[in-house]
Amino acid sequence: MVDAEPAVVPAVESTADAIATMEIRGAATIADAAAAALATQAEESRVETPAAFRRGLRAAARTLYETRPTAVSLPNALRYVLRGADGDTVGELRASTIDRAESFRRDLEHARETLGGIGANRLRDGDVVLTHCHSTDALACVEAALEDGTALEAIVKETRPRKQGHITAAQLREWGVPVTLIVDGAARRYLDAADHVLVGADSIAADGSVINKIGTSGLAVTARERGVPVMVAAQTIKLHPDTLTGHTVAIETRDEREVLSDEERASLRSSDAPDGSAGEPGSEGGLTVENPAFDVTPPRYVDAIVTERGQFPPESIVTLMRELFGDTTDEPWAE
Ligand SMILES: O=C(COP(=O)(O)O)[C@H](O)[C@H](O)COP(=O)(O)O
Repeated sequence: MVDAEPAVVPAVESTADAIATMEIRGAATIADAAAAALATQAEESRVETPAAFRRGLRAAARTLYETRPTAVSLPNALRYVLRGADGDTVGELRASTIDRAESFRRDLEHARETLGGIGANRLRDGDVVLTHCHSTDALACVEAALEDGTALEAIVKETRPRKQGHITAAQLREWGVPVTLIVDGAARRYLDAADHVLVGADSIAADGSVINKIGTSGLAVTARERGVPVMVAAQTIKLHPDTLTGHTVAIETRDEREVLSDEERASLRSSDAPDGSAGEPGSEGGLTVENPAFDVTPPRYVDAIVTERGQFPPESIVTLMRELFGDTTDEPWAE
């Protein structure tokens, strides 16, 4: 008997929605949620044949894969879990998939802690870190330093348009770190007061380029000009294996309403219209809004990439990438 096209279970659809709408966000958190969703797919799938089970798992992975394009931790997580789905019966496949997802999630947690300890070694008592966006890997370094008794202060960029800097500020304050919150445009002025720029990454390319929240590259260039070292905290699931063979990393473009709300746009229309009337949608002459969510920082502006395997100058990250991922980057979720 051939099963009908296997359904993606509702929990996978809702995780995918939550990632796409950024209720679940940040590269490591996205990877963790995707692995958990695949485990749920395995648990709740009611198909009766191994082939249908595998098709369902691939469909679930595709649904998750299509949510956001830039954080490579997502495909890396999906690939890792799918490769571990093993067995000749639905029961065996179910158990191995769940095991694999759980071990991925445990490793992720463990890697963050290890990375934090390594990153903490770069931070000295009384140092001021300047942050951009919200990164659990970057914060792990601060947390580990605080646990060692290192006193730190932070200058936190709010990070337009979605202001994830506020999440960073809240976390740091909860840990008792004094925080100065600044608008993005104030970064250069405050770099003189900073000892480190500390950011995370969504992807690291084979040449050591760092892909992270839009604004990271400008910050890194300015930090170099001011002589402030740039430290990137990124677990190895942020290494982008496709870049070993020359692929570039897709930069997500988000809804322009994150930059200019419908209300703001409507007010532009009415003020543009000669008779003061509301004007037609799309009639805001000469205005284009663009909203790229990430940018690429060239390796020459990065001082260290801190991973759970140690800290590396960006140019040498390719060796680690080869060791961990090899040259093969299949897409096991493809039909
Ligand atoms: O750019 C962002 C988040 O962007 P968004 O809010 O658009 O997802 C973070 O710096 C990285 O994802 C690393 O985060 P982590 O260290 O937690 O993986």
